[in-house]
Amino acid sequence: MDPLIQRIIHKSNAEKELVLRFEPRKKSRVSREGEEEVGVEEEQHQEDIGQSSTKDKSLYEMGEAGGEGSMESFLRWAAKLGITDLTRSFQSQFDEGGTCLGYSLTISHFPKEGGRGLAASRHLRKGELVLRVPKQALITRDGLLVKDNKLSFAVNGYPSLSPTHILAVCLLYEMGKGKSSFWYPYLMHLPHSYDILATFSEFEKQAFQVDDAIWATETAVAKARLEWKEASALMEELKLKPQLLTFRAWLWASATISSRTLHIPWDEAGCLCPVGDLFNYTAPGDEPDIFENIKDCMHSSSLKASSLPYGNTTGTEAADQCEKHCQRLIDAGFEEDVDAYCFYARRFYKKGEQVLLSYGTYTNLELLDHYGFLLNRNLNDKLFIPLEPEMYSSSSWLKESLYLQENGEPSFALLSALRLWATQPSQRRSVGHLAYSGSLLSIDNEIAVTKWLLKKCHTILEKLPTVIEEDHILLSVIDKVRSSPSDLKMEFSALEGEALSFLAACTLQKRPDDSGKICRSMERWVLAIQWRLGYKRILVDCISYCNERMKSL
Ligand SMILES: C[S@@+](CC[C@H](N)C(=O)[O-])C[C@H]1O[C@@H](n2cnc3c(N)ncnc32)[C@H](O)[C@@H]1O
Repeated sequence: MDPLIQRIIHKSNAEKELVLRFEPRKKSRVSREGEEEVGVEEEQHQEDIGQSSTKDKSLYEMGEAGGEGSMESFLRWAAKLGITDLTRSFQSQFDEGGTCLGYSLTISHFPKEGGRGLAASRHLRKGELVLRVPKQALITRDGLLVKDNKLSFAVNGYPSLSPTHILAVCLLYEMGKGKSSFWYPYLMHLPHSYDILATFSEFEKQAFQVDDAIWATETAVAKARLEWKEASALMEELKLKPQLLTFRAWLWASATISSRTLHIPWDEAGCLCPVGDLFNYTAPGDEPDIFENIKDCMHSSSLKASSLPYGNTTGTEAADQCEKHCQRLIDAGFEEDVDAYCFYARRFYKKGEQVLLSYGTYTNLELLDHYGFLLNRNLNDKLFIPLEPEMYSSSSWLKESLYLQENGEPSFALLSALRLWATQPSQRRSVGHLAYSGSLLSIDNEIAVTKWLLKKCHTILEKLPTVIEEDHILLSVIDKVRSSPSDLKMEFSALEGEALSFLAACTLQKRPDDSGKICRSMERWVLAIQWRLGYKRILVDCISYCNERMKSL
């Protein structure tokens, strides 16, 4: 058998095992067996990483995973720091010798929604406090610098480095300490690799097919390289291990910061928040009407405390919490009065459901850039179609407001700008107030605008190298290959173009540690195909919208 395929099969089996071993973690969070299972999983993971790349191996070796590295012991360590999912401030899970979760939340696995995440361990009311992480448990730039004279002395010599880059250096420096780092129990549970845009290879980048996305990827890679070079002198002065000085290590640190830090008012670099960074993402805007939210919240806060498993939150306390949260209308933030990061349920959650957090409003490309994932349906997605220069200049709308929405309809500003552009220049001034208020200017004008949009969408779609159906076929073949890697060559060879390019890229990379790389490359390839599918779907929806519009005019 081809050695390349052999290695991929090995990798794939290891991954299957990982998943199987992961399962019990959900149930055995507080059992000794669970602890052992997770310990085994860590070893398995170590082996995977060891095979996947030299850089990953090194980063992981710094972790020197051992028995005490289980998720169970991490959660006990977190409880010692005062991290808690209990609702009352004077309660401490540490005093009870327990882990920091179990009352409101539990760690679970959600294959389609972010993998490892937090599930409701009981029914949660909207607006309810579900997790509190005290300030001393937050990993901040200042906190790391204050505790290490050598680090802070060295950093002082590089005033031009931004706070975020300094935090990245501090993170790598902390990783270099291995077990002697105070944060070791947290660091060893960080992901070992990421799929943010800056990690995309040439092949993966081209798989986006669309100039905007290709350009965004090139920018992300170039920016990361530049930042790495800028920080290199400091890292060398700190005598980081050679494997921590590499670009891949830098990418790992930047991706950790980009995808996991939370906003804090005193440092623009943000903070890493143990346990709090296990919440997966949901887009804002998918929740019901704001007044409904408040009504629901007030209603749910009147639930009797006795209906809760521990019965230790009074109805008034819960109502207060909910009322406070409804006024804030955010689901997480640092709160000065309790000196802690506080997380609230953004809606009602049934026991076992994944509790999600909104990190902000992002398009799918932005999600890929910052977090390395995208949503199948993202209400905040946008498609910027190329416009004629005159379309920008004939109105005062900002460029960023001129796009197709996720449902294929033009944004308010785009429609208004197109209506003005389709008006005789001499008449634009007189109809401007109508266009800016969103009014239709005339039937002829509307037909011209709709026809232009229709043609534009068709042209863009025709210029793309593949159609939606081909992308779906490709995705299903990749899916098949993931579950049966021995078919990789056969399946991809049967397809043309892109699949063959993937095989060629794999062959180019062929080195003893390549199997992990190939699997991860396939994951990023899938992300790029999913992204371009979303892009094409918006164009197709816009065509339907235009056709309907034409019929109604
Ligand atoms: C703050 S972490 C959340 C916890 C993370 N799943 C973990 O295991 O550590 C953010 C990362 O989780 C993943 N993620 C979060 N929400 C997701 C979602 N809705 N779909 C897919 N991946 C998601 C992405 O990899 C993202 O970079």
